[in-house]
Amino acid sequence: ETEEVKRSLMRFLGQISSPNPVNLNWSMSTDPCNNHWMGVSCNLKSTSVKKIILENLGLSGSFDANSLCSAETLSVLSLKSNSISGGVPEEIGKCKQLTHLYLSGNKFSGNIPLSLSNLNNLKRLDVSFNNFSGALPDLPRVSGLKSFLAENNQLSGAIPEFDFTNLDHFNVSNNNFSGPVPDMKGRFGLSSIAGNPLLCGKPSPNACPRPPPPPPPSKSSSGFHKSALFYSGYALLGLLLVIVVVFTLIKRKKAKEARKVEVVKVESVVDGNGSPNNKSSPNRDSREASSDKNGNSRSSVTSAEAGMVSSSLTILSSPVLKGMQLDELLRAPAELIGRGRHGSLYKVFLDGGKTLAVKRIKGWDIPVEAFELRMRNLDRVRHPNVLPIIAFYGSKEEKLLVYEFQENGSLFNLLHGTKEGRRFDWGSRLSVAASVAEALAYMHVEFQEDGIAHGNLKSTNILFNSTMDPCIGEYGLMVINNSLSHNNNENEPSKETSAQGPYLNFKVDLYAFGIVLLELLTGKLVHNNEPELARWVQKVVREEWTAEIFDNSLVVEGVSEDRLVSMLQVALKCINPCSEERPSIYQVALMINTIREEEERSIASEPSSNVSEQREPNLVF
Ligand SMILES: Nc1ncnc2c1ncn2[C@@H]1O[C@H](COP(=O)(O)OP(=O)(O)OP(=O)(O)O)[C@@H](O)[C@H]1O
Repeated sequence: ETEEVKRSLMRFLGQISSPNPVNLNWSMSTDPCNNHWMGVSCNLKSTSVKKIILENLGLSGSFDANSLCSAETLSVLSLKSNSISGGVPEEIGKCKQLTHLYLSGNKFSGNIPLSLSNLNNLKRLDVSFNNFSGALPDLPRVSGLKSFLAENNQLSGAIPEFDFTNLDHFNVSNNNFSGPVPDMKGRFGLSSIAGNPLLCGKPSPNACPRPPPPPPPSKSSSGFHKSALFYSGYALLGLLLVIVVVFTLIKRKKAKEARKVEVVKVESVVDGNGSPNNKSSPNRDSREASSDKNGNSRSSVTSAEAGMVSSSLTILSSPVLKGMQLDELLRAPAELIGRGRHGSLYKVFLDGGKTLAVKRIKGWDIPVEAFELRMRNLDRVRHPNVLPIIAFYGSKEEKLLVYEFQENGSLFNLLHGTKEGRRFDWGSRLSVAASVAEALAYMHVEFQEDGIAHGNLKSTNILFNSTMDPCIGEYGLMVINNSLSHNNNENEPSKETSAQGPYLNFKVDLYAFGIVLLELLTGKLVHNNEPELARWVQKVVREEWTAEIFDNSLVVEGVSEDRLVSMLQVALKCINPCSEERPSIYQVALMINTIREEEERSIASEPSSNVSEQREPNLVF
């Protein structure tokens, strides 16, 4: 961690443990991650703080959220069962990555900070057994919230309309809430709201008073005002529409002109094979003639408009690449990183230190126009755990896809690399599995109609970004043929006869994801989705020596066998040889989340999460 973060964390501890200092090993002369500060867990690379768990330590000072949140990567904070008093400062909203906040069993007072409703990543919030008062902030805004526990406080006002279908824990009992109980969709009973005498409506025992009858419609002049307002509203809307249409037309025209200018510039450096031509630029007519003569892609480069557009480097979404020409990209120093089944991958070094990953695919038999359309479609859909294509180039013979280079490597490296694999703990593996499943589920829904699945999912295509979050790379590149009389994944055992059309694309991804899960569970190497691992696992399961399957480092870590087996069952469902019987990735994401929640619940209730008994801190992402 940085000196600044260390200093802030020391300040936070100083405040929280005054006037009775606790004996932790935190010190300015050591590092929270490398020297294992008690109660602190870090990311896999031991570079940033992820969890702070200081439970049951008799802490009695005040909460300096401002200092705490200078550890911007903090995702879990638990101060359960202490005697911390005073308010929770609004600055808690600066801990943007918080997913779990446990403050129960303290003496906190004042309002629950409004800024909590801006913590978009928050999943679990427990403020129960304190002296909080006042109204609740707009917590239903936090769409991913899974639990809200606030029993035994003095909170008042209305209970907001949470998304109760998304909550698995909810309790606001023994407070001063008033007004109607929102529709809890039958998910929570009386015990979750009991002890609030001013609440009414089911499941509380008090009936709500009938609303007063609406006043009779008045025939006064206000009717005229209302309809005048109504019509002027329409006029305004019409005007707005006209402005939007005119603006869009102007923008389109300008974009078209700009593209034409770029094409003319780039044409001069691309020859028919899509390689840079450093000779002086021939004029356009002569190139058209030569392309006609040779019948090669040069003709499509210059003759059809779609071909012309593709002959330039199309930049989709990168401020770094803004204005970059294809020849600049091709001339930049590059290193060959790997040669896969579908092409080569280069690490390209740009001036200014930026690095790109450029995938060069040969023999992808897709018309240039269809390729360009696919790239634009893929660009339309964004997910934080899917690596976006930032630029592309396509000629008949060759396609280039440009991504940002991810210095933290792939899941494959992490699992099978030298020392780090051993430190890849269960919590982190679960979190990778959950993120990848969720991202894939999102993409499958978005591309359902187009039938664009990933097509080549594997651990080398799951990359870690700068914050060590997993990102799926190369989405949508390899699903070439939607007729799919054949199986895209040559190595998958093929009993696919009855499945039809694009539907199968998605089921192929399921199989591939199942193999990734098996890799996470077994720690065994898989090359190119080879079916050996699946066969071995199926054999071992048949012979009922299931425990042998799991990666020894998980066994040594003491991971619950129940949860390992649950995850194995999910993997086996995914690799079902009959594609129709595989679940959807959405169902898989739900199953993994359930396993993850069980894990979280067990961590929260484990006595070993207390500092006094803490072993090696878990490494979390
Ligand atoms: N954006 C990226 N940043 C960093 N490394 C990457 C990136 N994309 C791919 N890699 C890594 O580069 C290596 C080569 O990638 P490549 O895509 O050529 O291989 P592959 O995925 O094994 O093969 P293929 O996709 O052709 O089946 C892999 O180890 C992969 O993890």
